[in-house]
Amino acid sequence: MLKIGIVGCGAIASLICKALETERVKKAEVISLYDTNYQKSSELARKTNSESYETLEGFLNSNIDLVVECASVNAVQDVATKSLNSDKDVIIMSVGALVDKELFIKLRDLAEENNKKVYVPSGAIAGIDAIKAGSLGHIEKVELITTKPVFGLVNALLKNGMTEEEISEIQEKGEPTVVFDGTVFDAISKFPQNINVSVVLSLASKVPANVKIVADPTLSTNKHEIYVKGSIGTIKTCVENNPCKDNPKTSALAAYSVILLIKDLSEPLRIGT
Ligand SMILES: NC(=O)C1=CN([C@@H]2O[C@H](COP(=O)(O)OP(=O)(O)OC[C@H]3O[C@@H](n4cnc5c(N)ncnc54)[C@H](O)[C@@H]3O)[C@@H](O)[C@H]2O)C=CC1
Ligand SMILES: O=C([O-])CC(=O)C(=O)O
Repeated sequence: MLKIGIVGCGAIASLICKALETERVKKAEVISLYDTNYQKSSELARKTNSESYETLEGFLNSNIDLVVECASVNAVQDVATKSLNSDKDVIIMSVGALVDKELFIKLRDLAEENNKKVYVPSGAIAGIDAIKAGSLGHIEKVELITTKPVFGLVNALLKNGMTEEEISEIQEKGEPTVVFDGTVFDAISKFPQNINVSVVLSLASKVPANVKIVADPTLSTNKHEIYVKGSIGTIKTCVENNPCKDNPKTSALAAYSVILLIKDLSEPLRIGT
């Protein structure tokens, strides 16, 4: 049995816990939980057959094989470094942190030294298997257009200096409005809870993506359109994801993606790249 510990007990963690309690994933179980908000980890522990810890150190001393980070971009450095140094493999969901090349290299080298693995799931987008394989050739262009309902973007827009009046105008206009157009580096620093997928895409293609973020008052899904052009030809994908109930910024597919990775890691047969 693969023993899992989760850091960050929000929307994704709840779906992982639910799935691992069913027959769909038979060879992995969640046994340990940690959240900076102890109430959240305790509540999830109560609903599941697991234990919550008040400190990251206590959590890492528990009998887990694999840490799943689903907390925040800011949590990744500490959680991943300490997990690898505690002889645990780690799955990173807040992939935006890996846009920092120094951190990326540090974690890769640490995993190698400790004979451990760092996993980055495909998350809320489609086509990563093909893009990864295509990156063995030459890739010249990588684009992502992410369109989300306004309510999923509102916190980031306010933090980025948009006023409440300007956000209301987008709502009232009732039309899609481009709220960001730029590099993956700027995108993840301005929208750390919305655009981790742009960093997954950039890491898989080995080319920094151009990113457009659109706020659409008429939309109820999180839509991600990808365009990749290279020596293998062209890859275009589009997903219209239903959001998680507990956090509308996050798509259910992101949680399913990590659940499937856990299943693959715990079972003898794996399908797909
Ligand atoms: N790679 C991908 O495709 C996707 C990645 N994400 C990212 O995955 C992460 C989790 O997403 P959700 O479950 O929707 O978030 P959420 O907001 O529902 O839950 C996050 C939880 O982490 C806790 N937390 C925050 N910082 C922490 C820290 N330093 N240590 C321990 N706990 C901490 C919070 O208290 C909260 O309970 C987020 O960073 C999100 O942006 C989300 C969707 C797609
Ligand atoms: O779940 C999604 O649709 C994408 C997302 O929030 C992220 O990449 O951070």
